[in-house]
Amino acid sequence: MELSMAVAKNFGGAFDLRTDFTVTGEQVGVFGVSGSGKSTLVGLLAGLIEPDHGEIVLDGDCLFSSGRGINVPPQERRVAIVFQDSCLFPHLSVESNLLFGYRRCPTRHRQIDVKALVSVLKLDGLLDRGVNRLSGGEKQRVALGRAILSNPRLLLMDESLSALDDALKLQIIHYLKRASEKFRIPYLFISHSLLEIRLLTDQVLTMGGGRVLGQTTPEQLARERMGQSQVGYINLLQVEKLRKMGGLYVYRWGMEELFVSAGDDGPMAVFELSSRDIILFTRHPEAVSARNLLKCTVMDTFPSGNKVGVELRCGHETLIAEVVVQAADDLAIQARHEVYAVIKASSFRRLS
Ligand SMILES: Nc1ncnc2c1ncn2[C@@H]1O[C@H](COP(=O)(O)OP(=O)(O)OP(=O)(O)O)[C@@H](O)[C@H]1O
Repeated sequence: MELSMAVAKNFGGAFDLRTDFTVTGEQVGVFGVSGSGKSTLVGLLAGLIEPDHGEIVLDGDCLFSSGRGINVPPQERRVAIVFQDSCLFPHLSVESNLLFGYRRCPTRHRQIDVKALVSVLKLDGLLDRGVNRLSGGEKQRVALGRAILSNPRLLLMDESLSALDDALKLQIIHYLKRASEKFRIPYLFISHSLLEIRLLTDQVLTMGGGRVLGQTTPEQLARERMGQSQVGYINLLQVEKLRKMGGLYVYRWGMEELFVSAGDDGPMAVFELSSRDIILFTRHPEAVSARNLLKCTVMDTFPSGNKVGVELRCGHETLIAEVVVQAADDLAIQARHEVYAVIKASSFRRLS
């Protein structure tokens, strides 16, 4: 997907949006605080809001051009939106909701195999059920399926996960990624949650005050914001359960074994670990109560507010820790040095 938007929209002096960007990618995020103009951007792209002037070009097709007098109607743009409150048709079954967009889609565009999509979204057993009898996560999966079956060339996800709890969020994220990859539908994922942006996108447009302020990677964005954040940098660790030992759970994380107190019986999990919960030693510490002692190599250090961020490599995995400037100086923490990272079993927070 290649999207260029050079447009202006002024809401009677109340809010002024101006963008001039081109982004290329399949999983693109739009990140910004509330009121920064994200939904307005979505509305402009979908054709629900008309720009005052400018041009919108998607994959070489001009959707809007004030200069050339082009304004493609929303239903012809082939851009589908999934909102937070997905507004399914309450009187229709799951199947009828799913097929709504499909039936309205011209036959030449019906390229998605309905059965395959139903299977990817795990909706097989629910097709006859009324949508009022679905859980929040199931409803979101139906909304996603309905949008995908309209065979869009671009899917817009506007804060569509923000009402879900962490476990449900991860479930939808998994389905969205699988469906997007299997059916080759790129998405623009709009969110004020850095976690969602990190889990779902590989590049991100940052918005503030009605402007696109920059284009970066989610990883870079997380590092840049780490200094201002109350919780530091949140490492996301995908792990596989090995066994239970005493009151602790043992997980495989890359080549390491991690001891975690907040485990469960599921085979896979994602844990959050704050950069502030990692203590660094330059020599092997003896007699430590913390359950995790990882030998790591320092890959990089970078300024983070009044602290120093430390990028560590543990086997093939990366961890970000942070230390105060004085500690970094005293310990002479620098690239290529070996250090030991010590982490308490109780420092991991389970996301799923
Ligand atoms: N039709 C409108 N008329 C006047 N002002 C509007 C209109 N639509 C949006 N705005 C204003 O534009 C600004 C940006 O709104 P927008 O919904 O795009 O922000 P957002 O980044 O999506 O916020 P959120 O994350 O809270 O949804 C807000 O100040 C909003 O009040």
